[in-house]
Amino acid sequence: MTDDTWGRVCKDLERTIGKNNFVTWIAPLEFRALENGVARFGVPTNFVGEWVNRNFGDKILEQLGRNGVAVDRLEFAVSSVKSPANAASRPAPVVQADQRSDTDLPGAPLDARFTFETFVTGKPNELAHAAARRVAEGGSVTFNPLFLYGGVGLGKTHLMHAIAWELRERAPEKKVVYLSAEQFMYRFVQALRERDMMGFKSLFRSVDVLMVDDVQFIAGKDSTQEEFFHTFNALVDQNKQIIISADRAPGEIKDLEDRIKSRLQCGLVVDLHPTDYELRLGILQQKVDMYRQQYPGLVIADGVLEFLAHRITTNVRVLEGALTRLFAFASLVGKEITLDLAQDCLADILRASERKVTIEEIQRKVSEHYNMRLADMVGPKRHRTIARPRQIAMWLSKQLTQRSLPEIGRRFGGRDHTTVMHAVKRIEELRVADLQIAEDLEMLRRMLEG
Ligand SMILES: Nc1ncnc2c1ncn2[C@@H]1O[C@H](COP(=O)(O)OP(=O)(O)OP(=O)(O)O)[C@@H](O)[C@H]1O
Repeated sequence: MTDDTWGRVCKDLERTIGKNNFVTWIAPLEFRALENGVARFGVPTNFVGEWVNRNFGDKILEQLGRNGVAVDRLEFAVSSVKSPANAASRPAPVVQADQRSDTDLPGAPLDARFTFETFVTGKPNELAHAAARRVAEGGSVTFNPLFLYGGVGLGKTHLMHAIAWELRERAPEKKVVYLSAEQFMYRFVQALRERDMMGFKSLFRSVDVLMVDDVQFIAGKDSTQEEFFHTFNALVDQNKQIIISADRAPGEIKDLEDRIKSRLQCGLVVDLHPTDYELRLGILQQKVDMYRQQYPGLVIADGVLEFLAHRITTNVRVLEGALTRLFAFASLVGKEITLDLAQDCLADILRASERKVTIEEIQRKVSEHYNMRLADMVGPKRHRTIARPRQIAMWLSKQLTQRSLPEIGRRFGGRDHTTVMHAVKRIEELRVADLQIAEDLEMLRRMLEG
């Protein structure tokens, strides 16, 4: 079997088991070889291999067969090739994503889990959430389009689906269409191929609310952009609501025509900021409540969620994936979820999420915080207002990096390791004796660890 064939099998699998399951479980597989009817795959952990075999083995065999590859058995062995973060990047759905899917509209099915009830708000996303709520009320169109943007896995799709669900409840007569920009393009190309542009135009121009996810996808695709532009204008002219998402602000999408950029900026542009600790913890708590319905009786020890919220800062999808794996694992082995179990079971994700703080970053943050020149961090001045922050920076370097004392000394203007040792000891003492310093240290540490 070639990589291309496996690629096709993957596409089919994604369609049959849903994107979330696909990204969490199938994407981390590395196809290695097909010998004597046995297809061999590399997996990031044994657990992933077992889970895939148990839950998706039949589906994989079936899709291999459909693609003309005769396989009797699958075999999984641990490899370190694929990015471990992928292994947990999408959670298995609690409710099958397509359960409430809609076929009479030209859009994509909505994920039943992505509602306002399940969307946790905090400082980083409160504006986007409020705007989405407003649009979902379905009243008169006040801003058009609503443009949501933010990094990977921060909840853009979730919010769009939530708007769609809400609108269907509040205004079932409205034709609400949600689809990705890729699907928009696919439909456009299909209409061209089938010479049915009239049908395409009338279909898209008859909707009341159009949502297009990941619009950056059409950048550089000229005729799709052109058609999108016309669809967009036609709907705005009819005062129909448009909601768009992208991974960056309209003005920053490369290879997107200027007239489209300026159209996209006409309404309300709001961004979802990276999550903070509190939001991550809130999301975890909410997910735990949901998982409890699926795995009743599972016990999660104090401190586990705080630990995850602290350590997994990449994005919500990875956070959810970690929790899914943890629950699945604990339910399989029938154990309480303790900190040790979490550390073991999620070792690869934790490693991948580790933020590598550098000494330069520490020096920069500390000098900003104490309002001193960065150059003084490595300079000779010994006045207390400079020496103390320098000691703090040394202490943080010791705590947050793997650097040795001599190495830290070198990076602080070629100081001796005994100077660093003294600084670390002094700051340890002050941390207990001086509340202000203790607070500063905690805040700096948090900022540096993200
Ligand atoms: N505030 C939140 N509350 C609850 N769940 C959230 C929140 N933000 C994100 N999630 C969850 O994180 C996962 C990723 O979110 P989503 O797919 O909406 O991200 P996205 O911003 O569209 O990412 P991408 O750019 O990759 O398309 C989803 O399972 C979603 O439910």
